[in-house]
Amino acid sequence: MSSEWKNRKVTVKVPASTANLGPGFDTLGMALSLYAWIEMSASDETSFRFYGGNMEGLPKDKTNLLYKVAQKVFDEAGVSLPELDIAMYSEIPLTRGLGSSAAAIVGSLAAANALIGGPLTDDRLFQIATELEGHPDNVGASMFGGIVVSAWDGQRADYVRLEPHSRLETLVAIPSFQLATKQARHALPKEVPMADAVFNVGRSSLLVAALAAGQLELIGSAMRDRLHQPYRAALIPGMSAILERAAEFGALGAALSGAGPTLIAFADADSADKTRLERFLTDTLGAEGIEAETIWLKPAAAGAELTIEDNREDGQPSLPDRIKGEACR
Ligand SMILES: Nc1ncnc2c1ncn2[C@@H]1O[C@H](COP(=O)(O)OP(=O)(O)O)[C@@H](O)[C@H]1O
Ligand SMILES: N[C@@H](CCOP(=O)(O)O)C(=O)O
Repeated sequence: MSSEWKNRKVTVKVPASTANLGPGFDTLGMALSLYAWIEMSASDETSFRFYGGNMEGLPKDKTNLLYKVAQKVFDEAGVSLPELDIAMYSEIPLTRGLGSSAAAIVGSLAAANALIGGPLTDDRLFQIATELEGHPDNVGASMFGGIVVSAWDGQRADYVRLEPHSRLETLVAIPSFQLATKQARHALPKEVPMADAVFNVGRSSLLVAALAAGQLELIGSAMRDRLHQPYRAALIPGMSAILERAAEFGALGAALSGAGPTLIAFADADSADKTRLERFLTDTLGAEGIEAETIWLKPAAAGAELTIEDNREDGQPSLPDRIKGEACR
């Protein structure tokens, strides 16, 4: 083990994300107040400690995404650090459309880079994250926080970060079943009608402008989509009814969160009847035989946040004990 990094421990707090926001397929993402914490240090032997109920089934060896992503940073920086101690606690449910893979990628990139003194820029980390995830929307939100508008041409991703409106809140309904992003992308057609493409350019542009200008009343009409949600509807029974009728129950707008199956409703914190909206979402999914957990989340203004400890003494509290005051689930 290189002695240079031996006594350093890095902890990264990364927010979950909701991608697409309706029409902004592979382009728009918003960070949410649900978090994962990743702790990384150099070690004599690679080991993993996973905490919480959202890590079940993940590999605890060098095939793990967290380990592979960290090695990518070391390779690019020309550093050899083959053995790592990795701990993770996550509130983000796996494979539900809330960006668990993006949070894992961003968290591991940021931790690995900080562990070796930060040789890679944030922009470079964003480029690597986009390439690994295959689209920039979730990783941009998890990395930079707020609302991130991004475009990737397969070579380079550019982005602009917007500050979320202070009254914006979201209600997520997380179904009990998992839906892999890969599977939900498989449901999409290779080509779409020109009229649908034009429809989405209009809606997505309007949505970005409305979010930037704080015109929350435009969100409902701006969140409509013809590029991906209609094709994914069959995978999430109840989705179409929720998207069509959420406004009647006080939502500003509603969308499939990422590739699903989570559904997300946007609301104005000052005027929403929270119980009524929650009941609409759970009842609509329940009528299709789908159990769902509902959680109110705020947009998260901060992206990945690092804590670096050098010469850490033995006997420090473990990861779950250290974050007890912050974690909500
Ligand atoms: N901490 C982690 N360690 C290893 N793999 C992870 C971790 N978090 C997520 N993943 C991988 O990402 C997959 C989920 O990604 P995806 O299907 O894109 O859904 P989402 O990102 O919306 O939760 C998991 O099944 C798992 O393979
Ligand atoms: N733009 C992607 C977003 C996938 O998000 P995830 O949180 O479901 O991984 C898509 O719609 O496929």
